[in-house]
Amino acid sequence: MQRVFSVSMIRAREATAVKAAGPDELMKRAARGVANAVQDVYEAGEVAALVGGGDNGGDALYAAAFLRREGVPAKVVLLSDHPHERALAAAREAGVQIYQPALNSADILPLLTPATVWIDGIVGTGAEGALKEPLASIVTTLENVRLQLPARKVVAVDVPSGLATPDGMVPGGALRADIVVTMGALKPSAVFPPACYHQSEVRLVDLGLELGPHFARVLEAADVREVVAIPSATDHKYSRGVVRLAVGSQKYPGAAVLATLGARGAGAGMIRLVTDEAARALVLAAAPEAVTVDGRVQAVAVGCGLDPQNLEDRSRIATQIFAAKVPLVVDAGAISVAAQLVHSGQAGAQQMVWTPHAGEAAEALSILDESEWTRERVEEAPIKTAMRLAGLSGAVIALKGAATLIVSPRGHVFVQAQAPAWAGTAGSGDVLAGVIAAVLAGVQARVEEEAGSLDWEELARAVAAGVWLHGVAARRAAGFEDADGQAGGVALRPGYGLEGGRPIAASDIARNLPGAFGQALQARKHSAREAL
Ligand SMILES: NC(=O)C1=CN([C@@H]2O[C@H](COP(=O)(O)OP(=O)(O)OC[C@H]3O[C@@H](n4cnc5c(N)ncnc54)[C@H](OP(=O)(O)O)[C@@H]3O)[C@@H](O)[C@H]2O)[C@@H](O)CC1
Ligand SMILES: [K+]
Repeated sequence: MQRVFSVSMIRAREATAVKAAGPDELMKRAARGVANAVQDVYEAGEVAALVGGGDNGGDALYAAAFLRREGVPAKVVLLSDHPHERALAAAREAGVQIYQPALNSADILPLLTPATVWIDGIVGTGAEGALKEPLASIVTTLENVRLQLPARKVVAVDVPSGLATPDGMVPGGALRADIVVTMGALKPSAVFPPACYHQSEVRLVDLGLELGPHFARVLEAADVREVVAIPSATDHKYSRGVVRLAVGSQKYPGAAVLATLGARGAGAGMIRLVTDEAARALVLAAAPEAVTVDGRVQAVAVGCGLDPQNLEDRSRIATQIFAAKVPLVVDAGAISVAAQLVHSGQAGAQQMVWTPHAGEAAEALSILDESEWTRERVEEAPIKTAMRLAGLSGAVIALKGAATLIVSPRGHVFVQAQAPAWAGTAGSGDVLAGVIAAVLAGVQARVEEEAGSLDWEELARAVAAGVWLHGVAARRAAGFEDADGQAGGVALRPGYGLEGGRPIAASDIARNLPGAFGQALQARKHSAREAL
């Protein structure tokens, strides 16, 4: 599990740790991490460090000194008249060339264009809000130049400058980073969109900080293993979790097939299908395991392939919502119906999980918030939006995207970004709804056996586990070798710029679910072995 902390918490704990350590000790450790990342991408030519006037620039200066001593031609371009003094002296002493150009693009660019790697040490967590001029214009120009020469690599110190926002918002121009070497703990910009889309890879330098409560969590394989249901010798189809899928219509029969394949691949003990006649035949042809007799279930998914404009579909959705006594996944067209039922006080007591994409979240908020919401407004501030929607709906929200945000009405936050960009394809969401329902059914079955009830945190965590399974299945389908999106402690963000993979269809994701599930089980074996 990875934890994400607020910028203010990290800064406060850093300050304590800095006092306790020797002069610039932590800064040098941070710089070592930056220099290592540069060494990993460096091939030839020179490295240029962009250095601002705070400790972020100090990290970059020490990194340049390390690199120079290791034989890499590193130079420093100062963008402040008061750079960190000791770090500057260390760079000079190492033989790094120091330039102090006038603060405009015309003077700065000729120093930077020859370099093959740029270190972004302009500002870190000390900068609030958008970059101020003239740095803002300079960064915008640099980003345009970088886009024209994609072979150049950018290694950002701590955060891409200007993105140390509390919520992953992007307040102005930013220099996209191939690698972000972040200090002490993951910051919101590392995981929350849209800021996280400005970085391909995030590496963490451990500074041994004593951190308090986290803001968000990222599940890894071993955490998923703790959530999903693994059958024991005495288990049977009912005790493993039964799912009802109220999905698919004459208009969209394929959605029923995909949701069924999703639930089947994620280990449902049994699937009860409530669907249109035309869809039923298709589902049974693709998944003869599905039964069309209704009965007791431990989780329900409703909405995939249902049209809220169609009266019959609408009433099917409402029936499922009213009847829900077990966790209920509300997807696609059913979300706006659920929003109307919550708004009119007819629903809200049920344990619901809504799985909107940005457009559906905007629609639901327009109903619940009584103000106009657009897809763009959601995409500007996804985590704030998801938290608002969770509060208003009383449901766990899984706001889908390259990074999917899972937020409970009690403020539990998970972020999962395993899925490659290839996963954004028609029917992918139907598969996900089935997967989440299957995971929830397993968890609910366990809870029922102990005569307990699911709390919000367990519910949100189970949803995050479902999102992990779906994302990893998509990675496997798309042929990524680092199938879990982690490699050597490095969180990879394949959808955010790394090349690779291949086109996939929603049914390819479903087919790869058992493999993803197996991968989660393997993770535990490894950690158990390590513990011995
Ligand atoms: N503390 C630690 O333990 C460790 C911290 N570490 C590192 O310290 C970093 C935090 O350093 P920090 O606090 O010095 O702030 P920092 O990000 O360099 O920014 C200050 C500079 O930015 C400028 N500036 C501000 N706002 C701006 C704006 N809107 N637009 C434009 N400019 C703006 C401001 O300008 P000034 O007001 O001085 O003219 C000043 O020059 C952290 O991210 C990590 O990298 C590591 O060494 C590990 C140990
Ligand atoms: K930076």
